[in-house]
Amino acid sequence: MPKLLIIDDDVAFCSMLATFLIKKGFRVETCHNAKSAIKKIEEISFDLVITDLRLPDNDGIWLLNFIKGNNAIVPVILMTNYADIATAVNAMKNGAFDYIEKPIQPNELLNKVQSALTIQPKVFEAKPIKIHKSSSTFLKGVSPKSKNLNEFIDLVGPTDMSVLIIGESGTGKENVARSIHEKSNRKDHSFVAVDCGVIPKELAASEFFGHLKGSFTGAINDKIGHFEAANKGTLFLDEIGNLSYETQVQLLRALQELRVKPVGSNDEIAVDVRVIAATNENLNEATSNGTFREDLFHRLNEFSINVPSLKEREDDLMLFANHFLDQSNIDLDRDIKGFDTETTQLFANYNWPGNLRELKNTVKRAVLLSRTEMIVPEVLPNEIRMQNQKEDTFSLYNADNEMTLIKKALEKTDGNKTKAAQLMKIDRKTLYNKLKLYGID
Ligand SMILES: Nc1ncnc2c1ncn2[C@@H]1O[C@H](COP(=O)(O)OP(=O)(O)OP(=O)(O)O)[C@@H](O)[C@H]1O
Repeated sequence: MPKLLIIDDDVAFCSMLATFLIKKGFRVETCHNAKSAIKKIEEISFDLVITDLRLPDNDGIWLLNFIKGNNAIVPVILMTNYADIATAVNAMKNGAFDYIEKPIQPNELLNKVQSALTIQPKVFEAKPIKIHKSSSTFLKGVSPKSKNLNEFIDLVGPTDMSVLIIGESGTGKENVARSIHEKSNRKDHSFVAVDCGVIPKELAASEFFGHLKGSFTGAINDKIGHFEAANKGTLFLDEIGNLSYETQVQLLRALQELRVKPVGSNDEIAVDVRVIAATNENLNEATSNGTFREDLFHRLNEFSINVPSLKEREDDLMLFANHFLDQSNIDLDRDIKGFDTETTQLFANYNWPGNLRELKNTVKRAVLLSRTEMIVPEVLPNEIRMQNQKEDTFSLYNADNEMTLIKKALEKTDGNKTKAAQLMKIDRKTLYNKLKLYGID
């Protein structure tokens, strides 16, 4: 009896496919993330792997590369949404047997499964596989703030407490949430990340709690919600401050009762989830001005963790930069050796408003553009390269160019004198005096 492995983080969908294929005479195992899939693949010799392209911890392409990189001739079928078809087609060049578009038609799947099992497997010329340290690698850092952060992660990880992660955009809040999940005894179950900032109010109930087919226009299939998908695992609610008041009420109820009712259903489903939320706003303020419910805030905030900005992690800056350099070398197949002294200095002076995400993007771009072994200032974005010049441009240290500078500052601020004065770091009164002095209108 052929042995199949199905991987999809949608638990209900996975078991539906499994039931169908078992009835057709296959032995089927299921799992819901890449990590547990690899464990299974190492234990059992499968005849076919069917995986979703998007998995919570790593994507299906990564998994495909892992399988092929280990010289396995096991065929892999990718399941994909319409939007990712191009990726799936591309993946066939890298050894995927075939792909199938969601929503899955059972008979189409059955045909593909049968041909995958009968067609003589092409021995795939695996490129030497670099199992990425990948973007999900968590670098701990050595600065005092990082040590503090990691201590908190270690402490709260193994408990079942809800955690509120607070930090500026791009500081690594999702990575912190994943590390907490990894340290918990829920780690073999799903980590479901939800960006609350992009869920329209009208669809929130269906997104969180699922819906039955036909329960509203557009509900063409049954859908399980994020709570059910995260059952026994962790539900990560990013940008929690963006939820509408109405959704906050529904969420609080679900968290208190640990039961959810899909839209259009009369039955409640028990769920066992740990919730980790993240925000880059001041939720205390939002609760006192009434835009965020205080009861929900307390339910989410059994323990809070502040993720420091990159500027506060000075000692970690080059550690992270080198880490992103390694990753970018792998991703882009380059071999850049490091950063020259001037670049290191520019990095240290810069403010990094976009934090780790900005650093990661900056390094990747620099690796792509580099024509030299070391990264030099020329391949850095203007805002980093020109930071000193920018500041100097509008400071009035040189009497000779004062008049030109004032004119430039006024041009830049569309004639707004207050803003021009701020730009030149002088007070308005000084600016007025100088305008008079130089006869500028
Ligand atoms: N400790 C870490 N080690 C390595 N890479 C990291 C670490 N923390 C974050 N990153 C990388 O930095 C980028 C931003 O991280 P992440 O998405 O977790 O930030 P965030 O605070 O959740 O962002 P947002 O506020 O926009 O939701 C990601 O590409 C992530 O892989």
